[in-house]
Order: sequence, then C-alpha cells, then structure tokens
Amino acid sequence: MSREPRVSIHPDSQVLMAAIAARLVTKLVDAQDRFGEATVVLTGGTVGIGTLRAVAASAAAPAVDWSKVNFWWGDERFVARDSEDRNAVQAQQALLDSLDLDPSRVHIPGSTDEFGSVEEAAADYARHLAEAAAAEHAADVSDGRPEQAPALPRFDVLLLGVGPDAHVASLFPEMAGIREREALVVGVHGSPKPPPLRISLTLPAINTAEEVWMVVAGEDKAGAVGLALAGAGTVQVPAAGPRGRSRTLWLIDESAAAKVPQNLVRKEPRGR
Ligand SMILES: O=C1O[C@H](COP(=O)(O)O)[C@@H](O)[C@H](O)[C@H]1O
Repeated sequence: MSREPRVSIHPDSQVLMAAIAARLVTKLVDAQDRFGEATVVLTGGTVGIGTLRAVAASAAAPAVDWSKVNFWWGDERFVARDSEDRNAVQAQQALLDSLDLDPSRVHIPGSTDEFGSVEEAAADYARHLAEAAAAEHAADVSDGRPEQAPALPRFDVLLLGVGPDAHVASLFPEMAGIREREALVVGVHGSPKPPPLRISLTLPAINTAEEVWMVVAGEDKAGAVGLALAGAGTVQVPAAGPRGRSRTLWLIDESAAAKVPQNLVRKEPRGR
C-alpha cells in the first residue's frame, strides 16, 4: 500500500461521519482479529467527535470488543480535567461513557488538575506512551532477542481533524510544534485557537501510525484541504505532513473537497 494520500469524497458531513464510523468499527475488528487488541488515536473537532456519535449509533458497534481497545489522543487541551473544552470529555460524552471499556486502556493526556505546566503534562504523556510501547514489546519478543523497545506503541489507526488554518492535532502553522523533529509529544503555548495551552503528538509520532485518516467537512476547510493535497510545505500547512505507514486516507465531504486537485478525487457512492 502507498503512503501517498488517497481521497474519498462523501456527499455531506452526516454521510461522511457515518462512513468513517463504519470504517473505524471494521478497522478495530480487523486489528483485534490480528493482534487480540486494537489501538486508536482519537482527534477532537467537529468531524472527530461527530464520528464517535455515529459509532455510538451504529448497529455494528457491538462487533468490537471495546474492553480490548486502547485509546490515545492526538492532542488535548491543557485545562481542568472535566472542562467541556477537553477533547477527551467530548469523546466520553459522545461515545466512551456508553461502552464497556477497560479504564487502564484509556490514555488521556494530563490536565491542570494534575500538572503545574503543560511541559510536565506532555512529558507524562510521553512516559505513558513509552510504557505502553515497552509492555507491547515485551509481549512481542518471544525469541529472547535484546531488541530495544520503541518509544511508541503500535497505532492501528490515527484520526486527525483539520482546522481552517490547516492545523492538525495541536500543530499550528509556523509554530514550534510543527517544526519538531525529535520529541514525540510537545507542550503547546499560544495556540491561535483557544484554549492557548495544549499537549500534542508531533509529526514524527503521528507518522508511526499504520493508518492515518484525515477527517474533514465544511467549505471553511476547502482551502486547507486543497493546499495540503497539492503538496504545500508542512510548516505552513501542517495538514500536508501526516502519512500513515501503510495508508493515508482523506475522508472528506464535498464542501471540503472544493479545491482538491482533480487527479486525486475519488467519489464514494451515496451511503458509503
Ligand atoms: O483544536 C482542535 O481543532 C481541530 C479541528 O477542529 P474543528 O472543530 O475545526 O473540526 C481538531 O482536530 C483538534 O483535535 C482540536 O484540538
């Protein structure tokens, strides 16, 4: 499979979110068949949270063993733990609270209730990721070879919304986070979109995912989507940077697709 993006265009945002939900359920079931568990990295934003609502409404959702799904977040807002601004709080309300999850598999970045600075919360999230990676590695290495554990667990699928300014996760144009090439998690100061303090995976972390799904709807996103797919620079257009190891999918609606280069367009039939 190619790391180059593939674009699937859906008639409107409702059809889009139902289609992403169906794909996500299938992906999680497939990963559980293969590995005995599945790992998803969630996004905030309109389509990200709407997709979780669509999963909650899906007749296929019980096909997933939700107690064996590992949840991580691509970014989180550094505010109080129960703030409605938190991507995790929105995800819990949309879906997670209605599922029979294993709480030890739900990895929410820290909040102002636990940490005095966004850097401490980012370091803690990186530590959690490394611990999960080490545990996964220990379970995998059966022949006793002393290989070094990776710093990140396997991400089967990683979802990303895109802002009108082309930000992904909390990596904003021209800011330090999108320029980061070493750290896997960063603390973000001065986010142009409130709230100003955030924790984010970086591109080096995002691009370890097996599949990256860019989930976008609305005409206010058309410019960002068009630039990202036309190959703009990642620092100026962060949405141009994400690449899954085996697949990069842009799942978008017609309004968001208005400026997509024609050679990349593939329209999904209504209802998919
Ligand atoms: O702030 C954020 O924004 C983006 C996109 O949000 P949208 O409401 O414009 O769809 C989101 O993907 C990201 O996770 C979030 O923290």
